[in-house]
Amino acid sequence: MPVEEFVAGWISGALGLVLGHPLDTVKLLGFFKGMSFPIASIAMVNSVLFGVYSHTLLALTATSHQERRAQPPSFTHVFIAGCTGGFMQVYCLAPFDLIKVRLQNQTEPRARPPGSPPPRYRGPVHCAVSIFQEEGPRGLFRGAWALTLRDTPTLGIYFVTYEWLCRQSTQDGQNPSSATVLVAGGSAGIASWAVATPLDVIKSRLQMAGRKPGAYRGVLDCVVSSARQEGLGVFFRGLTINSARAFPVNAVTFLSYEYLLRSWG
Ligand SMILES: C[N+](C)(C)CCCC[C@H](N)C(=O)O
Repeated sequence: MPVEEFVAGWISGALGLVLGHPLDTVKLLGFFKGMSFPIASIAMVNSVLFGVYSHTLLALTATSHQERRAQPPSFTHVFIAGCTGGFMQVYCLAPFDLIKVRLQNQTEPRARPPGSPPPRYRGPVHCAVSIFQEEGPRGLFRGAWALTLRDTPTLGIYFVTYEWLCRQSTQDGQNPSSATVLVAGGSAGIASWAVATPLDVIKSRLQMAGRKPGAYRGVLDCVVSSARQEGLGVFFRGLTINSARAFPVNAVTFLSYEYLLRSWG
């Protein structure tokens, strides 16, 4: 089984993440909190995403990454492969994402008044251990179903947008230019985040609700009670910041992914 796609996905995920981290945390007021932890975790998740995507296309179309410019797969195949990659990365992403959301939501002021209680979680490992002890092993997968609903179709959209934009401005059989890859990758990130944002809001609420048992009965209950209490606008919370972050992160992710695979032949 070729492994280059997994390795390229790992490195490109890490590069995209370094760029996007400040924007990812600004929406949750936790500037630069937990920078080292997401590098390893999200890079691994990106490796699963790109690796599974490429191998699903190999299974569907019998073409390797190098052959796909000359024999481009159909958009249906690209969509199915993207959804498969999205589905598979969820089970790797779920615990990391939960820890990230819990840590970022610890918005204690930088200079806490003396005598105030210490932050709930001291860091990613302490957070994981505490969730395991207090909420059980399944607690680490809280919000995973909402994450599956968020990521499976939207990562299909992600790869279809990328491929479609690349093909629009590239001659048949040629590799897209760096500028094309940057614009197509950035736009793919925005398109997929725009569609993913409503379920992203729900997912984060379910992940935070783990500490208040019984807050929501499930995804649907969370959708209904959030809409009732706060109106439909709640589903677009974070849309602007998600999109602003998505462009540079995914432009760099796709550019480095393409560059690495090309340079390895
Ligand atoms: C599917 N969803 C939109 C949630 C993410 C798609 C882009 C993935 C990328 N690693 C990023 O963090 O932007």
